[in-house]
Order: sequence, then C-alpha cells, then structure tokens
Amino acid sequence: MIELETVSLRRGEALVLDRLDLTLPERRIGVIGANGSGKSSFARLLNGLLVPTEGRVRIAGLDTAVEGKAVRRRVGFVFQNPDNQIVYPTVGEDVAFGLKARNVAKGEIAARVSATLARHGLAGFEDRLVHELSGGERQMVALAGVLVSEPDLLVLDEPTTLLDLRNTRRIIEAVEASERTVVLVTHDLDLLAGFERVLCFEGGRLAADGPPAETIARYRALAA
Ligand SMILES: Nc1ncnc2c1ncn2[C@@H]1O[C@H](COP(=O)(O)OP(=O)(O)OP(=O)(O)O)[C@@H](O)[C@H]1O
Repeated sequence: MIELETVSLRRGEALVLDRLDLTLPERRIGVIGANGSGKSSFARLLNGLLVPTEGRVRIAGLDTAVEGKAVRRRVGFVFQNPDNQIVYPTVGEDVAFGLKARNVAKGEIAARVSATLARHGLAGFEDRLVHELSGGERQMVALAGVLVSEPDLLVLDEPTTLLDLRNTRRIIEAVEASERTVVLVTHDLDLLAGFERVLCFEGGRLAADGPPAETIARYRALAA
C-alpha cells in the first residue's frame, strides 16, 4: 500500500509536486502526463530516492524519510537509463548484487540469476561485459537485477524507451506475471491496458485519476 499525505516536493527553485494526497491500494498503477509534469519525481518518492519537502510518503506503513533503507529493500526501481543502475562489469555480477546484499546462499544466487536472465531473453549472458551490450540488452539486465530480488513493490520509470517489440512484450509479461504491486511510468499508453488505476500528472498536480480509459481520454484532451 502506497500512501501520500499532502506531499509537496521542491527541486531547486521549482515546486515539482504540489500537495498530493493519495492512497494507492491497487496492484497495477500507471503514471502518465506531459514531459516535466512530475512523473519521475513521483516515482522517486516511492523508494525514498527523493523525500518530500512537505508531507509524508508511506510504503507498507514505512515512512520513506525515516526508514529509507527498509523501504529500499522492499521497493525495486528500474530507471529509464539502465546506465544509472548497472554497477558491475559483468551481467552475472550485476544481477547477483541485490541477492548478495540480502545474504542469499551462493548456490541459490547462481540458480536465481541464471533463471532470471533466461526469463528476460538473456540466457547464458552471465559472463558478458555490460558495456558491450546494446542499450535494450542493458535495460533488460537492469530489469533482471531488480526482479531477481522479488521486491514487494516494483517501480518502472519509462522502462521500454530503448526496447524493441519483443523486449517490450517481455516487460509487459513480467508485469503481468508479478504478484507484487507495480507502478509504471510511461509515455506508451498501450502498456496500460489492464491496469487498475492510472494517474495523470499536469504541472505537479493530478489532472486525472481513475481507470485507464478515463485517464487516457483526459490526457489526450489536455494535449489537444
Ligand atoms: N534536480 C532537479 N533540479 C531542479 N529541477 C528539477 C530537477 N529534476 C527535475 N526537475 C524539474 O522538475 C520537473 C518535473 O520533472 P520530472 O522528471 O519529474 O518530470 P517527468 O514528468 O518525469 O518528465 P519526462 O516525461 O520528461 O520524463 C521538471 O520541470 C524538471 O525540470
């Protein structure tokens, strides 16, 4: 469960999010809106990467400003640009990183890493050098590195920008297969079919909040 209590966020001089009150018990939550409307900032609040200037964000009851570390263990975050989150030179080391940090046994780590890679079109990629992969392959490595730890909440910030149709489909399948809560920020409105709730941001406030068809219609009207 995600809760925002009168949350405002300033970045530099700008008021980027303006007094948001939201309770999100749904498991499939989409986030859309114009460039610069505050979507990524909202997403970053959910794992404590950013903390509110005013108000409170709670994830499963944990205040992100107070219990950031506990929040980050529960929230997997996939950035738009995979280079922001891949830290190790090889695919296998990078995907194993989150499991090592959780003290998972060595044998189990290897099995989970190879199963997760295979599920994401990267079978046998363990020893490949990350910097020699294509942009889309790196995006899938970043996704695998988050999914391997089975986070309670998965936040995806425009994850399909670099991806071809097959890998976009894999992302949709990963979202559909996940029993966890998923928050997906996207400009690709087709990805949101089947979502329970979609939020549309406009100038740091919510311009619409409801089922996909309604929110998307409002977004189209705003852009017209
Ligand atoms: N570090 C920062 N310092 C100052 N302003 C920032 C900073 N980061 C973002 N902003 C501003 O905050 C506003 C919201 O940015 P944000 O990245 O949340 O938008 P977005 O809806 O995700 O946009 P896009 O669709 O282009 O990714 C923008 O006006 C942006 O210029």
